[in-house]
Amino acid sequence: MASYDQQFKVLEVPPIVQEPPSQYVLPEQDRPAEMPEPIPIIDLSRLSAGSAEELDKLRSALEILAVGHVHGMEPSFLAQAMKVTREFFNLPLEEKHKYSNIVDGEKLGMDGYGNDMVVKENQVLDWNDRLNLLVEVEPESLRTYRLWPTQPPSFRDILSEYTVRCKAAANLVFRNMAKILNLQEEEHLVNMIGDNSITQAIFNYYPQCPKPDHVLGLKAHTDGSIITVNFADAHAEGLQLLKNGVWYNVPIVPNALVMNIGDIMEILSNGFFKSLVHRVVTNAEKERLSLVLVYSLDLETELEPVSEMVDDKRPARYMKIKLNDYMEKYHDTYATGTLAIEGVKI
Ligand SMILES: O=C(O)CCC(=O)C(=O)O
Ligand SMILES: [Fe+2]
Repeated sequence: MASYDQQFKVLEVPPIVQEPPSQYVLPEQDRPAEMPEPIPIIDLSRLSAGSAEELDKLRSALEILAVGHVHGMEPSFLAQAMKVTREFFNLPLEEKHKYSNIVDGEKLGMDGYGNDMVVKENQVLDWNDRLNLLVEVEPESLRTYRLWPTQPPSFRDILSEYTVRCKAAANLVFRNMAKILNLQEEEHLVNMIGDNSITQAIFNYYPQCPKPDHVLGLKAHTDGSIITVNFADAHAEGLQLLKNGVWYNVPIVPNALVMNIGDIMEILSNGFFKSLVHRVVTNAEKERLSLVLVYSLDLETELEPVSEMVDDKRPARYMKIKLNDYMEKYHDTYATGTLAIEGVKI
């Protein structure tokens, strides 16, 4: 597997922020509004049984959807996954630092605990703590188990199990998306996610913030994924999406997973599906936890719209680029708060 972690040079080791940076205040027009229409909630068991109604809902969900009744993701299992997430972040800092994402004291690896890359001296940092782990890379030995927490003791097993169960749900959605795109092969997207494709688990912790108007939990971004599956703690809202220039709160649907479209899917579908611009706001009273799985492809993939999505009437709207090169741009733009996908639009 090609590695782009060599490019993760940092100017300084990002500190775990204690005080919100003062240079950033959410502008008035940036405050969230009520969503004009709720995000579609899809019953995955009915979709799997071939329900036309659920497929229609998926068709209408161009950027984001919530999925409930996910086989294997029963409330008790989801609660276990959230429990180990919380227990990890509750560990003393010295313990968490054993899994640090800093490699050789000077660059950030893809895996591990810590903050994101800092590329500018005056960069506004996010009010969150992260643990990133590659969960699916073949051969499995490429998993960096050294950085997989052993505390709490069930952490590894639950993450492995969560990954397997979530993949089944993601594949079901990929098959139905292929149907919606009228791709000849229903397995087209599933097959693209071959042996060397990467899936990253991101554990996010957003502590309570004394000045929620002054700092974001996570700055506005799109995900560099095909889709992202987000499971958030039921008690703390905070995820927001941008639609037609307006920010909206994404409501928490208990025991459901939120799936959002990422850049890769927007490109593959030649713009039919839209990569969701989203961010997380902080909260003075409540902390937020989320467990996110980011589905990607082999970094050697030449990323471009699927040929069936391109014709004379709909020429390719994105230029061809190797995924590895795209991710390099993605990480640079992410850190500075701009969007990589804008740079590959024709
Ligand atoms: O915490 C969340 O719900 C969102 C996390 C997110 O957008 C990400 O990790 O890319
Ligand atoms: Fe995201």
